[in-house]
Amino acid sequence: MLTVETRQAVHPEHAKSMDTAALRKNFLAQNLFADGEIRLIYTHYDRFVMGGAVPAGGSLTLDKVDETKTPSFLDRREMGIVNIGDAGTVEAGGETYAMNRGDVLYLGKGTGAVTFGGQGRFYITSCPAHHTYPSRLVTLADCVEVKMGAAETSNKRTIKQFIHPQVMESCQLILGYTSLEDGSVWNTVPSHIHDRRMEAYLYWGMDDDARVLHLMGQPQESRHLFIGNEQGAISPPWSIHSGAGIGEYTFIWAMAGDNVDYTDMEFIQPKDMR
Ligand SMILES: O=C(O)C(=O)C[C@H](O)C(=O)CO
Ligand SMILES: [Zn+2]
Repeated sequence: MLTVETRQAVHPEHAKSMDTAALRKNFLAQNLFADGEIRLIYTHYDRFVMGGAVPAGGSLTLDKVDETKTPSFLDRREMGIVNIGDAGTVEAGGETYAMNRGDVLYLGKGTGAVTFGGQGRFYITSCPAHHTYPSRLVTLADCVEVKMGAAETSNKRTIKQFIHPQVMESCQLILGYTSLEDGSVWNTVPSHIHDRRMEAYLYWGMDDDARVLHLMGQPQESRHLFIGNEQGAISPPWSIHSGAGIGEYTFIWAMAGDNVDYTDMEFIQPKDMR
């Protein structure tokens, strides 16, 4: 079963006036993972799509998605998949990729139908693509690790870059995940924005009762979302995206837009935030 929800783009002046329910309706991604289902959110931020596929021991195929009006979803798109569950498989383009927890699969434009199998919980990201780059399974051994932050500022963390120019080529999609050292709680501090690219976060590896206090909004008009395990935040180009965990967490970040330069960010120091 496939379900697709559309999220419209929101003007920052409109976002300022939103109450908690409206912020959650527009920017929180919930219920992406359900046994036997593929659930997608089609955003109008760079036409970025995020979602989940949980084959639960069976198999699920993603092919035609009405929203794109193309015979197959990947006809004019590329895709990044992260397995956040147990061992599973992805069959695509005549290949079968075995994916363990934490592995990332890049599928190039024109790959065709994608079939998910096994006990994986597959986080799906996708954006429009202008060129076909080769599909590639990127394991933990292949990613580039960047250490950031410090224990004194409670933000010591490792950024693992998978779909990233230092590892492989893609059109627009950049993707990886970040984990915190013991005792550090803050991600993405100091906060930043990048008007050239939208971004989506998926928080995972959390206890059921844990929450991340996710900060969003323009730097001088910050708002927050309380986010649980396997839930995401959609970050418009004008928004910061930082968070502090009440409990352990990891998060997948994925971006699409005008460039694939991970370091292209404008930082906002905490003293300048409102
Ligand atoms: O902890 C961090 O800092 C991040 O992981 C930042 C994200 O990767 C990001 O926002 C990239 O633009
Ligand atoms: Zn960012």
